[in-house]
Amino acid sequence: MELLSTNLCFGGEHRRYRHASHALACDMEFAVFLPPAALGPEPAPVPVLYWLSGLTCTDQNFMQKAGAQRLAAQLGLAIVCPDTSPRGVNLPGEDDSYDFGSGAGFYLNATRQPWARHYRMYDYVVTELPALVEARLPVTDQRAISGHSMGGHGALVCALRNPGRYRSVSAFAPIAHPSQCPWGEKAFSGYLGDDRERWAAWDATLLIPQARERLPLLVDQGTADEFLDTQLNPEALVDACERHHHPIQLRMHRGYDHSYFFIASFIDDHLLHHAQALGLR
Ligand SMILES: N[C@@H](CCC(=O)N[C@@H](CSC=O)C(=O)NCC(=O)O)C(=O)O
Repeated sequence: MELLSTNLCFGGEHRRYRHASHALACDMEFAVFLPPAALGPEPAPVPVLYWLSGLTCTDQNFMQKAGAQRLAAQLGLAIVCPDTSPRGVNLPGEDDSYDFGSGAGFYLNATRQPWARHYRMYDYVVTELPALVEARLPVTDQRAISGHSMGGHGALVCALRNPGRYRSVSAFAPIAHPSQCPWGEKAFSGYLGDDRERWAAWDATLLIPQARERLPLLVDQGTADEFLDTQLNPEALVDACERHHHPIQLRMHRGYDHSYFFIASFIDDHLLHHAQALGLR
């Protein structure tokens, strides 16, 4: 992998890398924050929080806007931010809208053509990227996962589908039941086809009944989120969790919207949640 840039940050380092992805069959860029504990003078590998961003984002939105590095540096927690879709694969229509194609990979494995060859963000974030960073950077295989909106939902799905792979999971304003909202219906029909039975394996709310590990879900949601009524539906997720005794903490925050101002306001709570599960505090 190729180092693109590096910035010192709270005694640690923010780095950006490019590498050839086999899962996505294209070059990808990602960002990593490495805390001081991973870098010296007596470096030791540290656990990782994987952060999945939302529609229109790259690896940079979270790193530049969430303000996570100060506490991550203190905790000794690395943060890895992948991009949100394959890039530059020249599929017809991939750049036509903000909520499908580029910047909108939905962290699933597409089965419909022409998307199936490249749009395999689930394999990328669950398997390929962790294997790469664990082999090449001073990090351990102790993992946590979180994200926002499309990425908040992606984090829930990655954890629910992979018992034992993550020590903890959390989400900001996730698209909680994508089979039943416009963003999800557009993405799932485009990437998976029109058979709704095939969508269930990629919908966090529909995965709750058969989850094989009851990993607690921490979900933060703003009441003034402009997408709350039309796209997000946290109540459906809570209902499923209550019916199937899956632990969930949904925190509603009065007046907060969907933006990174909201994420920055509560990211410390999430970092502490993950640090506890990872044995850092
Ligand atoms: N119409 C908007 C929608 C884009 C948007 O709000 N993106 C969010 C994530 S939404 C769900 O996945 C986001 O994180 N934007 C980037 C940011 O830095 O805030 C538009 O096109 O702007």
